[in-house]
Amino acid sequence: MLRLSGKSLKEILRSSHISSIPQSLRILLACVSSYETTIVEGNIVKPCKTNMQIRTERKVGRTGVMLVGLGGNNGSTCVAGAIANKLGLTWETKEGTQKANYWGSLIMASTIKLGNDCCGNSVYTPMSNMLPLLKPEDIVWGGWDINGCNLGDAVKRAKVLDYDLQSKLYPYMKEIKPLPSIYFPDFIAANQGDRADNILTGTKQEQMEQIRNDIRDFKANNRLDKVILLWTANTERFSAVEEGVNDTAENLLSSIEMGEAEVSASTVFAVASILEGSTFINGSPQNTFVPGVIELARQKKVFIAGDDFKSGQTRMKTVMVDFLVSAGIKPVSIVSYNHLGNNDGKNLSAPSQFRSKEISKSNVVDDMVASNRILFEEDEQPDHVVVIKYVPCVGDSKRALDEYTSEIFMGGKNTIVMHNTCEDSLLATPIIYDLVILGELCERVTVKKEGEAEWESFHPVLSLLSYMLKAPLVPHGAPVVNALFTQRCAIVNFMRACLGLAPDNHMTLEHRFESTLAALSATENANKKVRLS
Ligand SMILES: NC(=O)c1ccc[n+]([C@@H]2O[C@H](COP(=O)([O-])OP(=O)(O)OC[C@H]3O[C@@H](n4cnc5c(N)ncnc54)[C@H](O)[C@@H]3O)[C@@H](O)[C@H]2O)c1
Ligand SMILES: O=P([O-])([O-])O[C@@H]1[C@@H](O)[C@H](O)[C@@H](O)[C@H](O)[C@@H]1O
Repeated sequence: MLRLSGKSLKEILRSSHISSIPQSLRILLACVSSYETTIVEGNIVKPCKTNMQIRTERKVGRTGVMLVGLGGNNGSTCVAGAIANKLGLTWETKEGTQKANYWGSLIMASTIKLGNDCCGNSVYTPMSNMLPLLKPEDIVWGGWDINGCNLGDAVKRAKVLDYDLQSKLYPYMKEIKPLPSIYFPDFIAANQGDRADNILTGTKQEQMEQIRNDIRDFKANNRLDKVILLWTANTERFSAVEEGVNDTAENLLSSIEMGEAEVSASTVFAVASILEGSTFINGSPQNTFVPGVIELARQKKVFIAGDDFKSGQTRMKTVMVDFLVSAGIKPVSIVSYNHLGNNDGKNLSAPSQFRSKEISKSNVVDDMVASNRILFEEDEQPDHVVVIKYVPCVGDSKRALDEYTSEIFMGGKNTIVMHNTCEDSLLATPIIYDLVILGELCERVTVKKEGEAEWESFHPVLSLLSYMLKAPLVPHGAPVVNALFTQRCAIVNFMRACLGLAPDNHMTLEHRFESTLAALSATENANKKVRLS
């Protein structure tokens, strides 16, 4: 049990309340004594300290998640994983008995260093232990699909999970059926047409209203406090951003009402979600968040986040290039090839849909390259090629081959070649859990800067979720960060701040001076004497 300042987290939760907040909403108040950054103006470097408070509502509430693409490989695996963990299922495989787990989830399966014990040893706690957080097994799952296959059969069709597990899950999943969905064939590959047997009809406006009704019904029928929508449907082609069509919230709403062709299904879902006050997360690479959606989210103060789950090949890239550049090694060529055989790969075999993915996979090194002008001139980029091929035989088991060629000391060259078998849905599903868990937490956090009267929520463009995404959407004017461990540190230090703990700066000065090490060993010896006595 986590204890802070001698009190357990539970004791703090019990005791912490503020008179102006109803008792039922007792909150965990953590005073972040200061938020410190550094301002650089020309050759002047100035420390900048902002005193603020962070307030976290402790009540998680009953939460529903509605997946668009519920019957897909990711969608069906997502629900299957939550049920398997809820039931504590085990199943037989050729390697022996396997037990349900959340491995691959940053929040459910990684830890945070809290600090050191009195002898200087590092103390870690599960990230899920830091704050009151949603658990996947407590989520009410639902959603839509243009294909009407029930989830028990969808899991079989996906061929992602072991047979024995599929069989054990079938009774629990065969009754879950996707709601009919919006189908605009022009936005996804023509080869998806044979799946479309569960689709809405009517005008775009009527279909959006139906989605809004679905959200309201789902919330009421399941007695939910909140609903989050997440797009894990097929990759769409990019929408053209056109003045008067989707450049403002007003024009976009009008375009939907008029049945404007250039408004995609994912954008209609995003608008419906925002109008219902539900966070919307885009797990695919298309530009769902046209300017009109972003403006609407800001007007309604509803979170949006995207784009494109960062699951395997690209996640590794944001580690490799960060390592190379921050080590002073200059990557000059990055060649990313992969082939996969699932329905996603089938959809991506069409040029327009591949182009969406190529864009999201190609821009992930920009921040790291721009961070080092010793290695790279202002307009200099490494060669970067992305190739995706559809090979039905490999199914969901995507085979990624990457080659990183770098310039090293005194004109030398270094080449790193990597083969990475990414079980796409088994890597993406934990990321979907993380996206909804962190998105739900952010709905309960507000901050108040010193001297300001109002508590403020995060900006509606929820960039804190970038760790899970290839092409992070950020508020206008904010920098895009792709480097994986930088993104992780942001989440870790945000959680620490919610508990009033200073950011982890990794300096560990307590281990770098004779005086501090002497003090630690004195404490350790004293403790040994106590244990021996
Ligand atoms: N590792 C990964 O799996 C990974 C990583 C990053 C991004 N993605 C993206 O996630 C998405 C889903 O991947 P997947 O492997 O589950 O694909 P999938 O093809 O198995 O599932 C997509 C599902 O969406 C449904 N669908 C298509 N259009 C729809 C609409 N308008 N409304 C509702 N449902 C619709 C399809 O019928 C299908 O069941 C894809 O866009 C993919 O590019 C996947
Ligand atoms: O593994 P990753 O690069 O993060 O992401 C994957 C791509 O490599 C793959 O080409 C694509 O088919 C998947 O949908 C997913 O986008």
